[in-house]
Amino acid sequence: MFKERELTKVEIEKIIDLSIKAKDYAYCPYSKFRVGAALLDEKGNWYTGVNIENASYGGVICAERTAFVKAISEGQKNFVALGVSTDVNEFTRPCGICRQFMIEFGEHLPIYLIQPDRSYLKVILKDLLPDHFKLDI
Ligand SMILES: O=c1ccn([C@H]2C[C@H](O)[C@@H](CO)O2)c(=O)[nH]1
Ligand SMILES: [Zn+2]
Repeated sequence: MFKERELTKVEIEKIIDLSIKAKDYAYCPYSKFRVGAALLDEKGNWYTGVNIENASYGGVICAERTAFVKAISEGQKNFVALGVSTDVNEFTRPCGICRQFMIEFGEHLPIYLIQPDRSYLKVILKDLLPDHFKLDI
């Protein structure tokens, strides 16, 4: 689950650095739209992610989910913040699939939407996906 705390100034610089740098590894020959993500867990571990496309278009995985999959598959489920970076001069929001995927691990997760000039907008996941689907079992 989400561990609520503010990022330090150093962590904000790092989430910007890592998510921008991660874009270099994006595999997006079809859309040419590079996305990089950086995810910080409660223990101070950082996980980066990129979008990975496929000739079978439905197989595309976004940068956000790549980062989450890396962390969760290594035993981390408690996250502090996510950064998302693209090459366009706008604050690109995570897609609907990623919103639903991520909210499972904490609806208060802060997401830093980062532009190429390093400016950012912080949004909270639940504000991007109000009244989300949950399974009460
Ligand atoms: O938040 C987003 C939005 C899109 N993409 C990817 C999916 C696809 O590879 C490309 C264009 O949609 O961008 C992400 O990784 N994250
Ligand atoms: Zn997505």
